[in-house]
Amino acid sequence: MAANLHDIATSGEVVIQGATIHYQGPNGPVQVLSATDLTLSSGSFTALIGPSGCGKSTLLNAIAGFVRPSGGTIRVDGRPVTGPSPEVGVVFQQYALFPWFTARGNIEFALKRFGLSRAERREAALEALAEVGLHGRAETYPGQLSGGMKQRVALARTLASKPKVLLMDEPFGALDAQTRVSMHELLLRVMDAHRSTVLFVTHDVDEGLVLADRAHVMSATPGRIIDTLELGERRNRSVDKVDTAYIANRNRIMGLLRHREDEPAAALPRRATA
Ligand SMILES: Nc1ncnc2c1ncn2[C@@H]1O[C@H](COP(=O)(O)OP(=O)(O)OP(=O)(O)O)[C@@H](O)[C@H]1O
Repeated sequence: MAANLHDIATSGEVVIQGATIHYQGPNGPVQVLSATDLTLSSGSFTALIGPSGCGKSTLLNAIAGFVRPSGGTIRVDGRPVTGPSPEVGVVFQQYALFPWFTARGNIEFALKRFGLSRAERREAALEALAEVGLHGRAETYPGQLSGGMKQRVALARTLASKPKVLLMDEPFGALDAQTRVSMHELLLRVMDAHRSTVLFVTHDVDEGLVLADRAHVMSATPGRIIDTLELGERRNRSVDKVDTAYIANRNRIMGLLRHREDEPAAALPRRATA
């Protein structure tokens, strides 16, 4: 297999400086992202939490190279993002699996662009399926898999290329509550091994608080980051194990999401660190 696909990510720093994004509206360009500065340090797990339409996906798509900022810069390991790159993997809410390929076939197909041999693609696909607990389902078609299993295949497909940066856009939004919890546990376990830099977009405050080391809260019109919470890397990550810091952080974010533009920020609850 090509060396760059074997290496455990040791970098993957994302630096965003003054990035603004406009979309074309019926009456001209509309700003959807205010000038944004954001650094995702190597191996960190960051949640982006905010209401619908505040620009979370837009920011994620810009880091992925799908959307070009109208101003500012986005760099991954010092290199400007000019388009999609194998170093940056993306997992969406929609699994986007080909129904005519097996789980293994879907991953092998995605790996074709990396110039691997057929045997290398197969080995990488089986390894990634084992990582997400689906080794025994390699020859199963998507139509025979549950929603959670399909999303595990989609995650395996992205992990198989060993991206340095993993962008996840509401990946578990379509799953039931119980499956989401097991996906959270799986993701944290897998990320411990990969050490990729993760940006996780979610509406769900609890999901962000359980998974991330750091959470950014966004507000809309135009989208901007209005608060950052340091959550601590070495805490118990489970909604079953809430502590006072968790509750304070949750109250803080819920307050911000309810916060009207004209309310003074000083009236909001104080943040807490785990
Ligand atoms: N291709 C596009 N062209 C024009 N406007 C767009 C386009 N994509 C998104 N928008 C607009 O940009 C704003 C931000 O959308 P975006 O999808 O980034 O928000 P979001 O916070 O991810 O929302 P959600 O949580 O509902 O997915 C919205 O007002 C949306 O309507």
